[in-house]
Amino acid sequence: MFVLGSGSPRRLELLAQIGVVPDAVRPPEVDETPRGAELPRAYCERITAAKLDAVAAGPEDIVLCADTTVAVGRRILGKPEDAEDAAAFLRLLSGRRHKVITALAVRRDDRRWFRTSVSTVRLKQLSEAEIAGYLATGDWRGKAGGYAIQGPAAALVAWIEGSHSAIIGLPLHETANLLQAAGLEIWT
Ligand SMILES: Cc1cn([C@H]2C[C@H](O)[C@@H](COP(=O)(O)OP(=O)(O)OP(=O)(O)O)O2)c(=O)[nH]c1=O
Repeated sequence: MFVLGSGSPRRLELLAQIGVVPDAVRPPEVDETPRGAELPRAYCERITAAKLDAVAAGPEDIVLCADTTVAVGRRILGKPEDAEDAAAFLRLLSGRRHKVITALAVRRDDRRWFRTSVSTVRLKQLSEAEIAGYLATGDWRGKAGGYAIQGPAAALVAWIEGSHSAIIGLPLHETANLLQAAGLEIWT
């Protein structure tokens, strides 16, 4: 049995894109509070490992978890609590580069596989009117960093380097590799 340890609808859709349909979806419950002075990549990898431990499954089951973290320098941008929070994130991201880190973890029996994908994204210089317009779409809700590249914010993304699927929430190349390493047959 293949268990997706994530409540993110994006991750379910991305898996479907490579023909993988989980037998069960079990969102993990973990405390996502960063530790003082914790660096973004270390944070993202720690949370992913914690998610993997938090998902119940049988010994023969394959479990996949991931975490997407947005970082400006050493600063971690989580999910905005409200529109004001999202506006502050967007002002910070406006016209400059930031990192989107997605850590991925797969488990089967006592074996574990980990990969981390780091992408760079540059948003255009945003006017206050553009920020207000984007906030009005509501698409920023529940999205790390306060935007989602697969939604209307695509109009604001000037440039990316890395993995488009990882920025959305799951690096599909690495995902396919790890699932195959764990013994899940996929179309390739
Ligand atoms: C930057 C960016 C983030 N996101 C989303 C993906 C993730 O769902 C979310 C980051 O939160 P995560 O904590 O990675 O995931 P989640 O809480 O949605 O689900 P779970 O913990 O159960 O796996 O931000 C986008 O959809 N598009 C983007 O471009």
